[in-house]
Amino acid sequence: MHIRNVYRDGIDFTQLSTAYLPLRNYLIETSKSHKTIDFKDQAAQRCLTEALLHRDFNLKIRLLPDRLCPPVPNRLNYVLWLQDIISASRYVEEHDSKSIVHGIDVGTGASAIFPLLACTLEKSWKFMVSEIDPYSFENANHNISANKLEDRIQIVRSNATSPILLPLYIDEDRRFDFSMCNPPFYSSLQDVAQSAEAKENGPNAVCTGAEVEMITSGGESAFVGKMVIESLSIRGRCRWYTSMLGKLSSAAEVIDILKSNSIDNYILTEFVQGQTRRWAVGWSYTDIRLPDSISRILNSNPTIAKYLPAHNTIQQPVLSVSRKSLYEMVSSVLSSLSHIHFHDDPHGRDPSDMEIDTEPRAGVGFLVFAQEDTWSRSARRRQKRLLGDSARPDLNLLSSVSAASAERPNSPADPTTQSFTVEFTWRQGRDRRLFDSFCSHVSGKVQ
Ligand SMILES: C[S@@+](CC[C@H](N)C(=O)[O-])C[C@H]1O[C@@H](n2cnc3c(N)ncnc32)[C@H](O)[C@@H]1O
Repeated sequence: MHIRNVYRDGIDFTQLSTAYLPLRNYLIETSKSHKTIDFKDQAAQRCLTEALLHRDFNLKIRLLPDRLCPPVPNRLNYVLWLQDIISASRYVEEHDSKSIVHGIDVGTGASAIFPLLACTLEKSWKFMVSEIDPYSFENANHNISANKLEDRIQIVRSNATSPILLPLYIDEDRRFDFSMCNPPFYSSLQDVAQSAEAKENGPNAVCTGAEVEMITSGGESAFVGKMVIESLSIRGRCRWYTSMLGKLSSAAEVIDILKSNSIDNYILTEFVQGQTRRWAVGWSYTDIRLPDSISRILNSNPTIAKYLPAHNTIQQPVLSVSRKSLYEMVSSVLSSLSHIHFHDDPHGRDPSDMEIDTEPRAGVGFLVFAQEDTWSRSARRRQKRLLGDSARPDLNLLSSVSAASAERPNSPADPTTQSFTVEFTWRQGRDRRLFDSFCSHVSGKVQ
């Protein structure tokens, strides 16, 4: 589960029922000190979702008995990942807490859970959401109004002939920061019956989804595949296109579609909720690059590893007497490079801090701007010939470089030094070779 997911340590049902009294009617005692609910009971499941949204997000929600009951921890994982994506984009375009972030939710469902959760967590976010099913559309509208979010969540009716990314076709001057989607998973009723994946809330959960929510021709990979094809003509007007997927094989199919359309800037993550795993893919036509913590599944197994995008974060172990002296050493290496520009990273965080929202710290790292390779020996010769020493090309953000805290206090080989990590993160650009060559050049000098 995401590090900021409030349900990481599980849910205390007894405590929850004191904050939301209707849940008491569904509590089952498994031992003297432990209570749960019957996940096979649809009404109990709905009450649990209502209770969590009420207690933890102050949201009032009406759930329909014959539509999907969204599990809050899983939906929250997706929203938190999007927060990370937006937060990492600060490197490329200054976002302060007041600048508005525009999101799209394709198929918001009867609950409208994604925009409700996201707007509660992020006061500067606004949504345009779509829904094809008239019954779900009405209820989503009700939930948006019940929470007084009509001015921040606009809902549009889609139909079978509309593009999947309908909100991007309504006003072609409008730009969006991201799109999100939890598509219908299955290709047919038979597919639903066969798939153990139908058990979204855990092995014993019931699924209350209607056909329109669960089934789409060709299944989820065809749905997201269409989205990729539509995005080819919309391109950077939406910064990050993303979708959740219920099967790893679907993620692999979508990644094949991305690659066959030469979209190399893609990301793949997974959401783990108890025994259930979901995946999410994202892609962008911009030159914004996201750190591995967002763009790749960390600690993945070999089956998943082959679908992952290339690393945007490179870590180099180094010995130094202190982080301050390592910081100074990196600074002096960067100063020795011609035709690059660097300054203190205003978002600098110690990479060993897992929390993305930890306070920035001065003296942790740098932002490095470059236009082309000016550091390798051959590049330096070429540069001299073409530009002379005074000419300076336009510089783009290339990488952040940071000095991480020591993982081990002392190196056995030399007790006066400590083991540190210099971390390079590709932040912006189209030429991966430039980033790779910069990392290996600076790593070689810092060692
Ligand atoms: C799996 S449900 C997800 C609902 C909600 N977002 C959630 O995560 O709980 C998929 C939703 O997409 C809607 N849908 C299916 N095709 C659509 C389309 N082409 N455009 C908009 N919505 C669509 C369905 O009616 C359904 O509400």
